[in-house]
Amino acid sequence: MSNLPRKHLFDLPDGMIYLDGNSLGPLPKGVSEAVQKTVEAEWGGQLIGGWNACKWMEQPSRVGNQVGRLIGAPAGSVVMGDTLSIKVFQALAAGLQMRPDRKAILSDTGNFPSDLYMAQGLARFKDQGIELRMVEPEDVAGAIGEDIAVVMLTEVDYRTGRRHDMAAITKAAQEAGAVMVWDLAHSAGALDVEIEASGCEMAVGCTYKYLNGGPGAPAFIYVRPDLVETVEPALAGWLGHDAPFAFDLDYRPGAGIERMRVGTPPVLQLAALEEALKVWNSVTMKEVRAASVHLSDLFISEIEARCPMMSLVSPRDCAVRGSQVSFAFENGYAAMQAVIARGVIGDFRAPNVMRFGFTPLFLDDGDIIRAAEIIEDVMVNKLWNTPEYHARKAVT
Ligand SMILES: Cc1ncc(COP(=O)(O)O)c(C=O)c1O
Ligand SMILES: Nc1c(O)cccc1C(=O)C[C@H](N)C(=O)O
Repeated sequence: MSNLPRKHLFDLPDGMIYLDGNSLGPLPKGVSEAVQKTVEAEWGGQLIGGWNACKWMEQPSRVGNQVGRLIGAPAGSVVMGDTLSIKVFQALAAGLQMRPDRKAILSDTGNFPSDLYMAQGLARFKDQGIELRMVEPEDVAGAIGEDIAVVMLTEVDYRTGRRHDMAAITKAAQEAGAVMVWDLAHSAGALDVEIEASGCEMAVGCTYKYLNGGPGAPAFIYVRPDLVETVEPALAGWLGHDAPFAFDLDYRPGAGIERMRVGTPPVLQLAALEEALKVWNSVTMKEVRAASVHLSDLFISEIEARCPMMSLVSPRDCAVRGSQVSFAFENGYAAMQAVIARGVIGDFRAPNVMRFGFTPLFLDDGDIIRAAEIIEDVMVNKLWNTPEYHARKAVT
């Protein structure tokens, strides 16, 4: 039994077992009040003066340092802003610029579609011969040829939970002369990431999942400190300029990681995130990871013992698994709706994947056993087999 849970730090609806923190983290206590203060005292009270009096302009790097601490990045190497898709674009563009003699981006078929779409968008842009090459996740290391400019991977597969070997792939990429970009969307706040130690050139990630920043919370970007001064940002926004309020007609990149900023920071979202990050104050990522492995292993053994009709899609070996567990079931969509209706919140990913996320700050063994009992009831008694559970919702 893990002694990690800090349920008292979250506002979770009574009776709900929330196994979807890998998609949208729950509301940490204190966030509503912090946002209300930012709205009323700062925005309402200071109006335009808030940019100086409340240090809104410094939020992206201040919060970036707090996120950086959780992914093993040194102070001054992470900045917040925009959506993750935008940060992927920025990192890809910077990576291509670092290898001007190469044209190919390598990724895998398990990557989240938006990351692949960003690469495809870049490849279409002005017909410069840029190409996105996709291989199966297992084949990435062998596919890093000498023509690859950038290897861009999401460490943990959003659908299967399969985890890439960050150290080995980064090494292979760099030995082949490619730039390595990691997407940590399903890692930050879940795994004990050591991004600086990995040596990768860049990393990006979101904060609405395991970091509990709330819907629409901004993304982050890390650039290796020894390289950042060489980056000429493709998204050359005014707040990444060296002197935004000089209003120069020509772009001049800002100092260090500041250049990866684009436009106005999302002040209210950053206020929510900054408060939400306080839940990490008294834990280490190693403790979180150990508890996540324990909860995930427990869930796998409970489900396999109770529900033979569900087959494990995620790796059984925790060393190559993130913080989610996925099972395939032919009627997975309807089954997940029936499970959700009984208070266990997971989600579904086409074509047949029932996905469950393990977020040890607010889950314990009792939650896992109770969730398994409810899932067993739904599966064994085919409680999913009604028209209402087959009707598709618009999103998630
Ligand atoms: C790996 C990964 N990349 C990109 C995205 C898209 O991020 P955003 O909607 O913040 O641009 C997500 C999740 O939505 C994701 O899981
Ligand atoms: N970003 C999301 C959203 O705006 C709406 C619904 C879901 C999401 C997600 O983050 C999905 C998530 N990346 C996934 O792994 O499926």
